[in-house]
Amino acid sequence: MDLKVNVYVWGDLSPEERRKLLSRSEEDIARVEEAVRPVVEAVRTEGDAALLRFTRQFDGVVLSPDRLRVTEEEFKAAEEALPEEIRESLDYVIENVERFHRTQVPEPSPMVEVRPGVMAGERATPVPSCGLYVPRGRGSFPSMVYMLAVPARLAGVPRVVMVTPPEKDGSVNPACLYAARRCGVHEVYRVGGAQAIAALAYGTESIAPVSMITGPGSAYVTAAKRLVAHVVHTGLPAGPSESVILADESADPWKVALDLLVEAEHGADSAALLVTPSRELAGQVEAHLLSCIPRLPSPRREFVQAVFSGYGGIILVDSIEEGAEVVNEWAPEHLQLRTSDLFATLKLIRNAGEILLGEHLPFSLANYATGPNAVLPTGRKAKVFSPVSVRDFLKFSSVIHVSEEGLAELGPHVVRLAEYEGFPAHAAAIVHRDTPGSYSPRG
Ligand SMILES: NC(=O)c1ccc[n+]([C@@H]2O[C@H](COP(=O)([O-])OP(=O)(O)OC[C@H]3O[C@@H](n4cnc5c(N)ncnc54)[C@H](O)[C@@H]3O)[C@@H](O)[C@H]2O)c1
Ligand SMILES: N[C@H](CO)Cc1c[nH]c[nH+]1
Ligand SMILES: [Zn+2]
Repeated sequence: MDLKVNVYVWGDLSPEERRKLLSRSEEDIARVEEAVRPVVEAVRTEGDAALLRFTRQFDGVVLSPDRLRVTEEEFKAAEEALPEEIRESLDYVIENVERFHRTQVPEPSPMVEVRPGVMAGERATPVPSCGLYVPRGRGSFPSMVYMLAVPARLAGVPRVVMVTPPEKDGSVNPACLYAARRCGVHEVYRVGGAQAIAALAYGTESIAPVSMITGPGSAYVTAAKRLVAHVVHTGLPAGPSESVILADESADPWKVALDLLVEAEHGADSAALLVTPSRELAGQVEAHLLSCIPRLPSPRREFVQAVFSGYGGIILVDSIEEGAEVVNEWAPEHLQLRTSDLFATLKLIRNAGEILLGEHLPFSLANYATGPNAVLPTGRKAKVFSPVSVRDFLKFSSVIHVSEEGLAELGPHVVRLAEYEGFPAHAAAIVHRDTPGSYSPRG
């Protein structure tokens, strides 16, 4: 594979070249959709038998139905096996994530008087159940366990289920089990990929279906979530990781290069871009990248190499303002600003999952430890979706009380509008309210 860093001049790109740059791994996801459709369908119709068959096929692990769910003994063994320092660091970062997410728990909404006698408010209640997808393929992700479980628990979801692919020996990653238990998740199944998403959506003999699924994953997982979205709420699209750094000549090229490598190492389908008006910075960052990439161990080296000659690279723009417009169109999952006036640049940004300010904040810090959620929308969906939060696990019911006075106040307007819309029964429910037996709706 070529060791190269793509360099584009935004102003010189054709509409087709821009479209390709903007779409990044979307095309991979669309392609695998057809491959995972039969997997989803088989789990829907055959249940556990298909789930076990695909776990053998894609994860190379042979399981029996009674081995799907993680047992109490396994939780205990995982905790004992996990090095003390890892437990300590997990406890520390989980507390940060709890501190931040606690601020998202909504206060009870007060009833407001909309008109005399008409009181209205909102009541938040948790979703009945949720399935958390924790990836395990090109890395293990205990960090994703707490990023998903902390907000689910703070929202008060009664049934929280976690699914994650098994290790080659059939066990579940011990740090994931430790984090799950630490965050109050006890129902864990060792299944992953499209088959796990289908099991959560349709249910199998061993796994009861859930009302919503959330969590990041590979193209297979993202495609499967699309296929079951008519059955179960699938939350934000959190596919292959992607990052952009918007920088001017004040940025330190070494730190920019280090930070570009962060999200690029997730996989060949990731994207990492520097957007800058500075030719000098671009050249220096390119040189640092070319010297660092060969020094990464395999398979990260191959992933990063594929990213910088694939969906990633450097985009040269005329100004920070033009760069901000490119960022807003690209709508990155992770964005870093590295300009001389961070807060002025911040004002230009509208679409990004997270916006990291300044040179002391590599993407990795926010991936694990700053408090805000690291499960973020990808594939340009930061235009319309937000990071995972407590709000994802809640829904709001309107609560309304109307007195006799309120009915008299609103009634005439509603009768007029209902008759205008052609709904006589709607109008009659008001007009004939106090005259039992009389019913002569006007058509
Ligand atoms: N957007 C976010 O917030 C966010 C957060 C963390 C991670 N991520 C991304 O999540 C992804 C995690 O991917 P991963 O691969 O490590 O784990 P994964 O669990 O998503 O995928 C691995 C599973 O895919 C299935 N699979 C593998 N090959 C298959 C095939 N040929 N056909 C059908 N199914 C197959 C297997 O069942 C396997 O268990 C990465 O792309 C990472 O960048 C995103
Ligand atoms: N970068 C990922 C979100 O795109 C989060 C993560 C966890 N561990 C490493 N990275
Ligand atoms: Zn990451």
